[in-house]
Amino acid sequence: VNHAAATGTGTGVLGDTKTLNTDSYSGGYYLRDITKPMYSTGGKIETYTANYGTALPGTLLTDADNVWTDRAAVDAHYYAGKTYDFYYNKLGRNSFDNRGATLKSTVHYSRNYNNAFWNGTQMVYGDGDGSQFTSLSGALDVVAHEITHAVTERTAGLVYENQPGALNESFSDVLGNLVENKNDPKWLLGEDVTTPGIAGDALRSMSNPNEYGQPGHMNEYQNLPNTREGDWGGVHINSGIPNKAFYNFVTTPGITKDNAGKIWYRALTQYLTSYSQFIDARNATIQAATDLFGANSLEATAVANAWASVGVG
Ligand SMILES: CCC(=O)Oc1c(C)cccc1C(=O)O
Ligand SMILES: [Zn+2]
Repeated sequence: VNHAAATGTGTGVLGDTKTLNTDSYSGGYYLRDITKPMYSTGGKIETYTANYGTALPGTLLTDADNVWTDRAAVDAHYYAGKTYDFYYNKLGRNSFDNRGATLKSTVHYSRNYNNAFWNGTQMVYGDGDGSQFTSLSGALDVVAHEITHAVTERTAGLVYENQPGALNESFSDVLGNLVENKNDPKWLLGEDVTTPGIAGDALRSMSNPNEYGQPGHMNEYQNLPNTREGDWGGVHINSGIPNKAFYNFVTTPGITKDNAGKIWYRALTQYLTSYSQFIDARNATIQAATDLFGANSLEATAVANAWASVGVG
């Protein structure tokens, strides 16, 4: 029997019910989405389990009755689909390579693993230790953050150290929140999966980076060693500065999330390169705003002001 798109249902990490795009093939259901434009060139969204080991990609998930109970897998699959849709519909990008590459995710990676990452080929999600995190695929901003690492790798190629690395992190936080598109005035990251025992906290805050130990201005830039212990020069620390710049921009009256996303995406994919510094991101986002809205537009002016407000430019 050939592949046939099917619609299943599943329970997500937070206990919610979701409708899933699955593939009914050779008598079973596979956690494989073959409904997207990427399928015209063979691209799919596939979700695997590492079964608490570290061999990747692990085993493609199957189910007998198309009712899915692996909560981490349900959300990894569903949120990868949402992220694909955002990039395709809002930014005109066909998967992370812009050529419809298959989006592969693996859940249940290792044990008590408080981490999620893009490994150059696929997304990988731990289940957390139940205290610091619950299953990390349970948050759309996290999933979109990881997939944006892939986009950045294929476009600007911002190296994961010092200022380019902090920009790499920031673009993933920015797109992560734009894809999540929640009514979250604080522009938090990871709020749905951090500390399941504590309400209202998050991994990072774009509106107030200081709340989670990040600088929100160049005056507070942290010169950390370019080592694992130093977070490669503080890529998850100093990202607070470009994050705050984006927050100041997107909350400027008259600026829409859609237009802010187009400007940041155009800067990332058309102007930034491997060793771009914060000042280069300032210039690239001003240029992108100028390209899209004009030199004297509200957008171009607000971008310059936003970077100036965090001490860049
Ligand atoms: C918002 C998603 C995120 O930051 O994921 C990470 C976690 C949870 C730990 C270590 C690294 C990352 C990352 O993707 O940078
Ligand atoms: Zn990241």
